[in-house]
Amino acid sequence: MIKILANDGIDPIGKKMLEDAGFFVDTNNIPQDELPEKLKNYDAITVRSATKVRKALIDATPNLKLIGRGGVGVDNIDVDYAKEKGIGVYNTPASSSLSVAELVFASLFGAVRFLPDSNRKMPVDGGTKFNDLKKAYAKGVELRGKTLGIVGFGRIGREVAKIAIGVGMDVLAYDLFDFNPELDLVLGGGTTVKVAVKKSTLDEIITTADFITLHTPFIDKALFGAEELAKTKKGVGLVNISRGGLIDELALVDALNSGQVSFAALDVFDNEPTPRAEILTHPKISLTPHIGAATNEAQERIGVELASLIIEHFKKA
Ligand SMILES: O=C(O)[C@H](O)COP(=O)(O)O
Repeated sequence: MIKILANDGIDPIGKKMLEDAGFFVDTNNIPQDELPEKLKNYDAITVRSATKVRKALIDATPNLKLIGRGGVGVDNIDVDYAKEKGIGVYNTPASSSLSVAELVFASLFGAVRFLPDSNRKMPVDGGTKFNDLKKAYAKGVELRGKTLGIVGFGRIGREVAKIAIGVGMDVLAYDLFDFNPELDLVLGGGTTVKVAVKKSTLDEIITTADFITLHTPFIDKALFGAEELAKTKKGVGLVNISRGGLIDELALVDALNSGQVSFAALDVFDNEPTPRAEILTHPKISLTPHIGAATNEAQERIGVELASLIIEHFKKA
């Protein structure tokens, strides 16, 4: 029987699909340092972003035939090395786009209405000071009519754009690769309308957008360092729900302190799972712990897609 270790878990529907197809699925989480020994007993491993499947682990587990990533980013896996060794590597790039895009807007709406501040301060300063707090927080802004710059216009960037257009924002989009600026916006009742974003340069987004959201992988350096942050429109709001490292965290803290950047909403960090204290405690940063894909719907789609890929792989083998 083929044994699969779902080390970062798998949705119950995906698990059942695998079991119905005759696989044994173990959802116990084995600590990273025990994997070189214990993974030897399995034919396949599935991971999210927590478990790392690096060269040393691959070398220690010669029986491994498949690595499944339930999600988009494969930066926690030595993909080329695994493939060289004949191991199948699969991810589920489309399943979580909408959930990530919705978290962008949860973060954006929250930040422009100071929800993170309220949640931090109300339990401490509430009670009789309630009215003072209300006045201090009351100067939020609306998103309608503001310009959103989307850096990275792949599956997630496109979902973000659809919501932004629905909200009434002007959308500037940039990608390293050419792209179709047209989108199908599905309205309530199933009506679909064609909408379009404005193709822009990165510089145009940096210098003119009211809010900027990042949807690219991390390649080798921050896209937003001190130089880029200094060129942004004064008071810009930044959202990073893609990969830690895309915004230089120390430069960001400086830009927040000077008021150049009014807020940042971060779901990803340089040092996951233990971000630096300056980021965790900054009053103008809205924090979420890498939960872009953490919805029932996304995890179910991911589990089903991953199970289908695994079943297909072993059918062919
Ligand atoms: O690359 C991804 O799919 C996201 O970062 C989600 O990561 P997660 O599976 O750990 O939630």
